[in-house]
Amino acid sequence: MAAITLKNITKRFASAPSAAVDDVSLEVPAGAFLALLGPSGCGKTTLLRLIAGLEHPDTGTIRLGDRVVAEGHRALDPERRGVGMVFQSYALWPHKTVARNVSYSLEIAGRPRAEIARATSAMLERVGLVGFDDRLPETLSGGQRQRVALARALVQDASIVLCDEPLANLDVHLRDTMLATFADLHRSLGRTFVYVTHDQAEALALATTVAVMDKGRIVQAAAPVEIYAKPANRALAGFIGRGSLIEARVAGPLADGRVPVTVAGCTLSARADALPAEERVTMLVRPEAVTAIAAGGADALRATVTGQIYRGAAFETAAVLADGQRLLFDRPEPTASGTEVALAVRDAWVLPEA
Ligand SMILES: Nc1ncnc2c1ncn2[C@@H]1O[C@H](COP(=O)(O)OP(=O)(O)OP(=O)(O)O)[C@@H](O)[C@H]1O
Repeated sequence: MAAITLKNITKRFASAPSAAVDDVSLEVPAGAFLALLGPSGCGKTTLLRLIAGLEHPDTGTIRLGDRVVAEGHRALDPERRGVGMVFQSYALWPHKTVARNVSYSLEIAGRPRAEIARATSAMLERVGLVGFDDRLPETLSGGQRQRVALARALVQDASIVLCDEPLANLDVHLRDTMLATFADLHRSLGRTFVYVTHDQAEALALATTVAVMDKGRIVQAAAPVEIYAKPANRALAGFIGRGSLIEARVAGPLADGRVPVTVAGCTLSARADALPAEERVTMLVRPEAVTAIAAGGADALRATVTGQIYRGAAFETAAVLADGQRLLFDRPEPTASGTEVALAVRDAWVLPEA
């Protein structure tokens, strides 16, 4: 059974011209890690708050397991939904110690003292905070505070954990460490996570499913590998990873998921899920799928280097094709602007929608 089922959820705020969440339907399997990804204002946080019960949908149904928690104007209170929450702002109680921040919900629930002590110290150990029991939040770093917030959300037996940009306030190095902690906890606890982020690297690294949102709608929901390899449209191709959008013409039939296309007088093989309806198509070419070769044959693209950016692992090099289109490719060494190159394109993806 799905852990979370959203059916035709719409939420409109009185002051806003368009719906914050617009007819969203989605099933999240138990144990999944769903990342809600998208630009600022696309409705990610509102969708998370609807699942939590902090907002109520105007229309639609929300089910958690087999329980309907929101339908029309009937909605179950957040504390009765069995979800844990982790916020960007940590939202810790400033006057409670680390241990009491974590244990408080168990105390309220009237659990036996010995069980509370055992569960609290086990969870603090899991998040890497052994020995921090008696500290106050103000004496902790941002990363440590977020670990307390995570322990607090996980110590309850909530089978669903909702996270709203939990790493947004942390520096890049700390973010990587916390990313590993989230991944470990998801793997070892088997709970269902819903994780809001505008950082595609976080979403790709953590999620089993990435749902990309735009203007209140889910535009694509798929495994990270599929989102990266087969974005549905231009907006998604531009939002996830690096790459060039290249206009091409279909030059033959679809066979085994590939279609021949011509670009700047040269024919390449591109991936496609279906034969495009139009002869003119747009394809996504990732920089790591393009190699400069010594002598180009008929299937090599002629290009002139125009500039580059050092990315650490490679020089991301920009080149202009004979037809004026711009293509990025990765190269281990720098290349002078004006250099003529022959490029072999190993992989390209024809966008299903323009
Ligand atoms: N309480 C509110 N009252 C009015 N409008 C709201 C309210 N909360 C959100 N909105 C609007 O709804 C839309 C979606 O907001 P939401 O916070 O869900 O986006 P988001 O994708 O989480 O953005 P961000 O990444 O910037 O947090 C925005 O246009 C926002 O201005």
